[in-house]
Amino acid sequence: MGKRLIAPSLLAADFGNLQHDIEMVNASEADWFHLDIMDGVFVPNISFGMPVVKAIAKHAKKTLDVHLMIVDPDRYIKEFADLGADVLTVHYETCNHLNRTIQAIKGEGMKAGVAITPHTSVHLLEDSLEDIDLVCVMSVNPGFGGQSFIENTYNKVSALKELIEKKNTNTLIEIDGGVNATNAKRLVEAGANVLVAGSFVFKSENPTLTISELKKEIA
Ligand SMILES: O=C(CO)[C@@H](O)[C@H](O)COP(=O)(O)O
Repeated sequence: MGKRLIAPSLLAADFGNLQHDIEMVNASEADWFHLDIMDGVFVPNISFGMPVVKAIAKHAKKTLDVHLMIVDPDRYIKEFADLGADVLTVHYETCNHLNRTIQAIKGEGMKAGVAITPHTSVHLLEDSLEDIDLVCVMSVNPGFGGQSFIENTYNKVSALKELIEKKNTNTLIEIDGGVNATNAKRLVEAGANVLVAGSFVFKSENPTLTISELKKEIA
């Protein structure tokens, strides 16, 4: 069995009381922090930028998994490394020269992630898989938290898992969007390693308990 991790997405946290939510994740069974950077161009929403990432990094005691939903991400690779990102994920759809971008991320000492939107085929990543540390399979159209999980994601995860096995790489599969206790188990059974959960965690009555429940589902 491969790694099975939970990464709460701070997009759904209380930004008026962010430190409280960061401390909650620190003390919980969660494995990573997931940070969504949206530019209002690649996706129809703007989330938060460098000053907020810096503030989060100051308090977060777990892996910082930064997901760039921005055009021309190469411009900011060094800046995110300096801010403390451990995993930096760019979108396949925003990179003219994906291999160069992956090398630049690794050159800054981070793990390189590549995200694909629901429409993008996992097979488009086949020739770069050995260089990719993590593939983020978006299970909603990127831009907003709280959307419904797209069922075709299970097929994409199985197909990606097959490719990873064929290529014999250590690439992790991350699922992002609409993750909850109903789909978590089936996702890891299909081959997912990292489950990002925003609304399901932060909008619940007891986020710490919800994280524990998700961990149990994927154990
Ligand atoms: O990147 C995104 C949305 O574009 C996600 O990371 C969301 O933050 C996940 O939120 P939920 O769907 O779990 O509410």
